[in-house]
Amino acid sequence: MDQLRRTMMFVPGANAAMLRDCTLYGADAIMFDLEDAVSMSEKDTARVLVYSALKTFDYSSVETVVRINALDAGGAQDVEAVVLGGVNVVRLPKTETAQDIKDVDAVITKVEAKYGITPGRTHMMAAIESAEGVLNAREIAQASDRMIGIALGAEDYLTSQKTYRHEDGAELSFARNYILHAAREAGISAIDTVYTDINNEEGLIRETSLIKQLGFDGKSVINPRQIPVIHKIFAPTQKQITKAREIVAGLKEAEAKGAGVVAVKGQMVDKPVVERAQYTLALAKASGLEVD
Ligand SMILES: CC(=O)SCCNC(=O)CCNC(=O)[C@H](O)C(C)(C)COP(=O)(O)OP(=O)(O)OC[C@H]1O[C@@H](n2cnc3c(N)ncnc32)[C@H](O)[C@@H]1OP(=O)(O)O
Ligand SMILES: O=C([O-])CC(=O)C(=O)O
Ligand SMILES: [Mg+2]
Repeated sequence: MDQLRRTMMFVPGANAAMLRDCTLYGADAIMFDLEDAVSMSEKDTARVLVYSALKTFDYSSVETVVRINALDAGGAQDVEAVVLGGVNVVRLPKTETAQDIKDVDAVITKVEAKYGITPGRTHMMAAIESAEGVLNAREIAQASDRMIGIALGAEDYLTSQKTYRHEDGAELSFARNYILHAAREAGISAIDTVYTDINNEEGLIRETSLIKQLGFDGKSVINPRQIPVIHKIFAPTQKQITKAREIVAGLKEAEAKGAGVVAVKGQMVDKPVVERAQYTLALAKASGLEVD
């Protein structure tokens, strides 16, 4: 299956101990932050620390992402440092237009050429954090071949919308659905926003269940305690795994008989049902569950 992106954990770039220990908690992706989690006075230090961490520590068990600053606010230096450091994905925050992505793409292309790095090796993703960004999500998602995902950044987005987080998430409903459709149209990942109330496990469970139901691939995370909670919600249940296995077996039987559609325990099984069952089994396997 595609790369698992159930959890993408922000790690403040100026915190050396967190940079060292961040792989211990089992997140699918680690997102080193050079933007809003770093004070203006620590921007240069954080860039150097993240570059050194990428060069020094073994991050082979995770996907590495760096949230850079805007190009006119140190972002060009950020790109040079982290592409040279070998990061997997550059995340542009507060993306408003496809041109924003094309501009960062051009800087990455230059840096890859300058250092003899395989062209296209560095991937990109966009965080969408404003009304303009949401409305341009389709073009943003398709702005570069480097794009592997788009993410909602709800803290900034809701500030610009003149509202704030509510328990039922109604204020995020349009942005989530639109971003998800844009990601699916482009064939890339859809990542939901952070849940900032780190001691509210019930709220995190509610929000994660909702975004999984919508079809998101995962969430941005700010604290290691959020990781197992989210992974548990994304893991298929034993009942779903058993049903998926029956469906896949049912289809094999139908194919042997030359039929395209078959009933498994009273449910019609055809191509889309089988594809979903195969996805469930792949997700279960990737989540470390027994599927055979
Ligand atoms: C709107 C936005 O832009 S969100 C993105 C920007 N924000 C961030 O990046 C914030 C990231 N998160 C954090 O810095 C922290 O989790 C805080 C400040 C929210 C809470 O910190 P704490 O109260 O220390 O958390 P907690 O007690 O749960 O930490 C437990 C352990 O996990 C570590 N830890 C906590 N958060 C992280 C993290 N994001 N990355 C790596 N390690 C972490 C702590 O260092 C601590 O390690 P230790 O046991 O070795 O000392
Ligand atoms: O991208 C995120 O999830 C965090 C963020 O910057 C925001 O919510 O504004
Ligand atoms: Mg933000």
